[in-house]
Amino acid sequence: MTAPHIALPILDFSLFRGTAEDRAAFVDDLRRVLHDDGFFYLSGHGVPKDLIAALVAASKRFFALPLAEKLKIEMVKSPHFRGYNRAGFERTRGAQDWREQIDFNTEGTARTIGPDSPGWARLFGPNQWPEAVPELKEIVLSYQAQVTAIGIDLLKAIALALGQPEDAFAPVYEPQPTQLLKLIRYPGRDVAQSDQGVGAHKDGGLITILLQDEVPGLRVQTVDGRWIDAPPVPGTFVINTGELLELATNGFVRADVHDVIAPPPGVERFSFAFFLGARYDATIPVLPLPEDLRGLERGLSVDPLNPLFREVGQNHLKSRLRSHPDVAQAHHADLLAELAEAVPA
Ligand SMILES: O=C(O)CCC(=O)C(=O)O
Ligand SMILES: [Fe+2]
Repeated sequence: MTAPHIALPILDFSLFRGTAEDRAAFVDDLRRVLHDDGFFYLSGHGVPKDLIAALVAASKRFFALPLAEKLKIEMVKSPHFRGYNRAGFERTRGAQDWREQIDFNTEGTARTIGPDSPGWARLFGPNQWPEAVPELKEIVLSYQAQVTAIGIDLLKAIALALGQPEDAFAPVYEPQPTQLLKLIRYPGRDVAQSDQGVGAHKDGGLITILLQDEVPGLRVQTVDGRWIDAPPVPGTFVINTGELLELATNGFVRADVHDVIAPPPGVERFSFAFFLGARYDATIPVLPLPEDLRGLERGLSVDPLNPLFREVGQNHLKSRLRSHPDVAQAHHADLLAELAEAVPA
C-alpha cells in the first residue's frame, strides 16, 4: 500500500514553545495556514502517547459492549446533551449521520432553571460515565485537560498571528471554556444506511482538535471548492478553526466545510473530536485586524438555514437542539418552539 498523499500543511507545535525565533516562524506559518487552509496537522503537541493509547483502547472497549449496556448512558437521559448516541441518531442538516458516539463536556452540576434563565443554562451539568468501563472517566478527564491546554495555547498563537496581544481571546474563554469531547465510532458501509459518516458542516466553536485512529474518511473542502482527503498522520492532531473564529475575524480565518465518508464494509473507523468553545455567556467581538490583514478579510457567508449568532450560548444551544432532536423533544420542547420561530423551516 502506498502512503496516502497529505495535502494539508503540517505545523510543529514544539516551535511555538521554543526560542523567540522559532515562535515567530510558527506564528508566520500559522497566519498563512489560517487564511488559506483553515485545516492543518499539528505535530510536536506533547500529549503523552500512553494517554492517547489509553483513550483509544478504553473507547474501543466501550463501543464493543452490548447495545443494552451502551444505552444505559444514552444521551436522551441527559437534558445537558451528554452521553451515548446510536448510529443514525444524530443529524447534520436533517440527514442521519452513521456514527455512534459518546459526548462529554465540562464536568459540572446542573443549574437551577427559572423562567428568566437563558436556554443555554440547561447545557451545564454532569456527564454520564459508563459503569462497564470505569477507567474511561479518569482517562477522558485527563485527555480533556491536555487538549484544552493545547487549544488555549493555539488561541494565543492565533491571536499573535492576527497581530493581536496573545491574550486577545481570553475574555471569551476565561475562566471556563466549553470542552466538548466526542468519542466516535463509524461502522462500515454494511451497517451504515448511506455513505454519510457525518454530513458536510463547519464546526461551531473556536478550535477543534481531532485525533484520528488508523482509518481515513475525513474530507475537507478547500477555498476553491475542491474536496481533499485528510487521512490520519501518526503522532499528529488535525486542527481546524470553527465558526466563532470566522466571526471574530470577519472571515480572514477560514472555518472549512468538512465531512466523513463511512468506511468500507466490515471496516470501522474511530476518531476523537475535541471542540474548544467560548463561555456560553460570551459574545464574540470582531477583532481590529491590522491594515494588511484587513484587506484579506473575506466577510461572512450567511446561510439563512443556519444563522450564526455572536451570542455563544444561543449558537451552541441551537446546534445541540438540531443535532439531537430526540433529546430536544424529551427535555426542551419549549425551546424547540422558540427555535422554529427564529429559523423558519
Ligand atoms: O470524525 C472525524 O474525523 C471528524 C468529525 C467531525 O467533523 C465532527 O464531529 O465535527
Ligand atoms: Fe466537524
